[in-house]
Amino acid sequence: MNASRTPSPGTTAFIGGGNMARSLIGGLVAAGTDPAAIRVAEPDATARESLSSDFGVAVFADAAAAVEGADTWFFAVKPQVMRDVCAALSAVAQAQRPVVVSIAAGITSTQLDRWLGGGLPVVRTMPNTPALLGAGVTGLFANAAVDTAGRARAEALLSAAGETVWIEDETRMDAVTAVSGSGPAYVFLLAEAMEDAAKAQGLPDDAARTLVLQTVLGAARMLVESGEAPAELRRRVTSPGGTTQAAIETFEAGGLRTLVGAAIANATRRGGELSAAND
Ligand SMILES: NC(=O)C1=CN([C@@H]2O[C@H](COP(=O)(O)OP(=O)(O)OC[C@H]3O[C@@H](n4cnc5c(N)ncnc54)[C@H](OP(=O)(O)O)[C@@H]3O)[C@@H](O)[C@H]2O)C=CC1
Ligand SMILES: O=C(O)[C@@H]1CCC=N1
Repeated sequence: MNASRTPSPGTTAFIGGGNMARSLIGGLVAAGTDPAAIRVAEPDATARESLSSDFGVAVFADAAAAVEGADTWFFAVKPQVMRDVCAALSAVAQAQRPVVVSIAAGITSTQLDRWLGGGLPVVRTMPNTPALLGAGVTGLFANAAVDTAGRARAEALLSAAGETVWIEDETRMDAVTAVSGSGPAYVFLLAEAMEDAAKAQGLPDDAARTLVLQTVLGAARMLVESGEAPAELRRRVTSPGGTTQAAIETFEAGGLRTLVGAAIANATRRGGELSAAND
């Protein structure tokens, strides 16, 4: 445990130091946040050691020790353990009145507030793994107890991971999770399928990998940098009667749009189930 620093206002305690917390902490420190203002509770000793040595943050095995004096509590544990983790901290939460931020899929601001004893400002957020590169996007919802300073605090924490989008209706946070939280995996799945197809067409493994990766990167950059709609960019690749048209017709005939819609609807539904199952 590294408890040598004295917490002060502006200190954030991360509860859970796993994959997402690590990405977000790395982004914050890279963006100039003083590591002394970050405290992390993480049960795994190896993960604690690497957070401490890589980023210089204070690490703790015990969440109650990590939150001491921190005015923002950032919950980055799995939805399945959130209730117990919050319950163990509720007395301190009521005494300390932190701004609560969560990245857990499905878990609602009402549940977090209830488990922490009630009456707290809670910002429910949904980042994604490109946060690791500062290229993520996060949807944020603030409950009625969050003031302007609390919103700014949450936004500052998440903006180190990339773009931020405020969502006014919390019932839409499961859709945010389904679109952008899980979304990187859909792009990775497409890349996997394209790489397999490239090899099936006789391309060597390394050529298949490079062709797919650079195609995904180039297409993503065009989407972001050109200012054009996806449909227009697609139209420009698709010569009438050409190769792209043959592929697109195959995707459409196979019901790609319906399949994507069903996948995102299922992910959205699962968010609601995570909330109910862990209440
Ligand atoms: N992965 C993703 O793409 C995204 C994930 N999320 C959300 O982020 C959250 C974390 O996910 P992710 O980082 O992938 O998961 P991880 O399992 O990598 O991280 C969670 C960490 O919390 C630790 N932990 C468990 N119990 C406690 C406790 N009582 N006190 C402190 N730490 C504890 C776990 O330790 P141990 O393993 O030893 O139990 C683990 O290291 C989830 O709620 C998920 O829904 C949100 C957006 C995207
Ligand atoms: O799959 C999950 O449940 C988490 C939330 C979004 C991305 N990963």
